[in-house]
Amino acid sequence: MNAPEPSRDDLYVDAAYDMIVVSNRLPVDYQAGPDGETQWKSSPGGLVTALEPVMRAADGAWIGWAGVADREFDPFEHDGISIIPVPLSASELEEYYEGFSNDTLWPLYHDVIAPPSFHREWWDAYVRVNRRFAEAAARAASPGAVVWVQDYQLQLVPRMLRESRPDLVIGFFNHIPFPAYGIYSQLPWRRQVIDGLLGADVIGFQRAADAGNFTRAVRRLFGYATRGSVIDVPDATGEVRHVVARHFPISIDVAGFEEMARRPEVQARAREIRASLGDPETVMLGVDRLDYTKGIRHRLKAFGELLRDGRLTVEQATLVQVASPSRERVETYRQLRDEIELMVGRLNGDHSTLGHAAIAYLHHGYPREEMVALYLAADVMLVTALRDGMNLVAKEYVACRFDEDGVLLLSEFTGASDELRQAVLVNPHDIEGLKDAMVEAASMPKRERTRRMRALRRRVRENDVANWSASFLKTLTGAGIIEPGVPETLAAALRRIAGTERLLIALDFDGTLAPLVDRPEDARATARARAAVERLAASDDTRVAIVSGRALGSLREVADPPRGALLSGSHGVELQLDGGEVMIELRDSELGELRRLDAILEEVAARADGAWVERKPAGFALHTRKVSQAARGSELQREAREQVEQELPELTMRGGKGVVEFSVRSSDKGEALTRLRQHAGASAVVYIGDDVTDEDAFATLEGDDVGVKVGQGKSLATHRVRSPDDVAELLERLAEERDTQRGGPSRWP
Ligand SMILES: O=P(O)(O)OC[C@H]1O[C@H](O[C@H]2O[C@H](CO)[C@@H](O)[C@H](O)[C@H]2O)[C@H](O)[C@@H](O)[C@@H]1O
Ligand SMILES: O=c1ccn([C@@H]2O[C@H](COP(=O)(O)OP(=O)(O)O)[C@@H](O)[C@H]2O)c(=O)[nH]1
Repeated sequence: MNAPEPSRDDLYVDAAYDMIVVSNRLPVDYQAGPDGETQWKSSPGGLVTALEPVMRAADGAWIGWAGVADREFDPFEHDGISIIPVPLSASELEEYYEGFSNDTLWPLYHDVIAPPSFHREWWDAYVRVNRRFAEAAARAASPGAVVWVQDYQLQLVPRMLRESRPDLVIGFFNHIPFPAYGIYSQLPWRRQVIDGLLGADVIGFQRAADAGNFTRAVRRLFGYATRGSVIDVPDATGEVRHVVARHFPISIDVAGFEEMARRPEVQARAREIRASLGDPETVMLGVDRLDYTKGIRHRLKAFGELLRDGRLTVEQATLVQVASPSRERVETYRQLRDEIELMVGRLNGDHSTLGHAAIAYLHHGYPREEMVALYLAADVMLVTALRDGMNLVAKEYVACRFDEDGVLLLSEFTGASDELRQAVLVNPHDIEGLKDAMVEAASMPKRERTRRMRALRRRVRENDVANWSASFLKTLTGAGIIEPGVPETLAAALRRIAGTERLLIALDFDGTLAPLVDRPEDARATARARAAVERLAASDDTRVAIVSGRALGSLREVADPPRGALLSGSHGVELQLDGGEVMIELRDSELGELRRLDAILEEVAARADGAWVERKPAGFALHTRKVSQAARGSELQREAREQVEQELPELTMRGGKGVVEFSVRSSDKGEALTRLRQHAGASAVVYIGDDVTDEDAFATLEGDDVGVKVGQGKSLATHRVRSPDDVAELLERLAEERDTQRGGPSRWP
């Protein structure tokens, strides 16, 4: 279960991540080695199982707690994922995690199977820790980044983040049920929690019923209007934000589980497990964290009665129960362990023989391979949860059974039962019904087993974890996970546009041709991008334009544009066209405004090291990218905005990545692109950009034009790539295609 030692990542920088997941748990937990050295082991639970493959594909950062109190860790890289640990003190562990999360919210949200405890100090710790997670995310997120907050431990984070970083796209996913209002309303902080969640743009739940319970609670407590899955949330100024609350059932890496199940060594291990159990006719299996929501006692009771009544014998059936350790310092969990172990001891004492144990009870956490071998060894999988957000074990069992055999017995009170309708569905509270279902499962004919398993496998394959995250992120950003390289739909669009009569390729510079850097004067296009731009500029009937927020002079210096390239600086205020430079003339009143603006921004910049003012012909920009704390940088931007709005209300304001800019003459990249299109007489345009200011340009695209957004964040562009490297590949392909399709002499005027 030990994960490889992670390597320290000295490359961590603030405001660098376009995609961030925030969850209480990280994928790895700290463990002290025998000599006190740091070791890491995989974390327990389904949240990590589901998010790990998503994060490996997403090239983002994962913010969470390393599973131990009073220890601070630097950010590091683990198995291809950037990890940013958030520390918890021993008292926070007790009050925020064991207390409010696992002894207040957990039992309340699981239909009060155990009584929830309400303590004001626990709530205070919950607020404090949520703030710490929000600050870590605000610090790591790049402008316009997507931050995806996970689960009930962090319900206040969306609102806190929205307040400190209104530029972010914020999602929230609740992995556990959301209870009916009659239960939820017991929570003394019921309004604060819902308000916290409503800071998100999209709130995801496991089941449609959970989303329904949430929207009803919003109506009851706040009276906000709701239409289907959309909630109208007014802000302080009365403006309405549309928040989406709907279900996105979580899943697993289906192909990964099946691939593991097909390995000969895993199958050999499955045979070994059966042999070690005395090769009974039927192996029944339960795999759960040792949690009162999982219905382990009900399962043991039913199995014990079947043995007692002689409907099953130990020669016929063995129950393997994995009960992996969980939340062991919470009293309810300790009691549960005692009760379960007492039951197991009694049942084994009453029914086991020397050759056959009634129950093989394993209080351990097992690695994935062993889990898969257990699934293959089990004829009947018992999932009898009294309430469970989803229950990934049920899906894993189905994914592993490529032999189309095995029976899944599944509680109606799991999220999984909404999808896995071909399982033997049970109400675990009904012990007689449960016993009948266990017997039915153990004696089900092969044809019926295969019929059901085939249908279950089809269903699980239809919605794997990639599908889950893609559909959530698509709802959140309109984009989803961006494939590396040039996605096929984009490649097809490039092939189409390459045939156009006169092609204009308009490119943003920073973050598009050139990777973002701290000092703007250090930015340079990647060598590949530079070469591809040069080739395109030399292609027949093809013009290249570079469209930037930089002043024209600065753009010329860093971009080193090829001969004949058109340029747009200062968001279109300055243009370099074929006839020469075109620049606006400022009026006296505008020059006066510029002087006042200069004074305001200089004064704000002087408040923090690393902040500085960039001067352009018709406006100035305050840069905060180098300010050591992202939150402080955002605060400076807010202060500048407020003062300028108050003193110079006529000025145009626009935000970018670590920058806020004010101009006395309004113009944007959309106007610049329209002007360039006319100037070039282009029959179609490719526009590529990464920043919010590029959205004005995307908004002017039409017909066969192609818009490509670089990175995450809301966008009007139809296509996306991940990074400047992928932009370079895109441009190379376009040049190739253009030359193939438009060989022959230039027809450009
Ligand atoms: O982090 P722990 O306190 O040790 O608990 C482990 C995780 O348990 C819960 O898992 C839930 O997420 C699964 C995936 O969505 C779902 O199938 C299951 O029904 C849920 O109970 C908890 O929600 C996570 O936050 C914990 O990390
Ligand atoms: O010994 C164990 C027990 C469980 N699991 C994994 O823990 C997850 C449990 O997720 P589930 O959704 O069933 O319940 P949760 O524990 O999250 O409530 C599944 O991926 C299991 O394969 C594991 O790796 N080893």
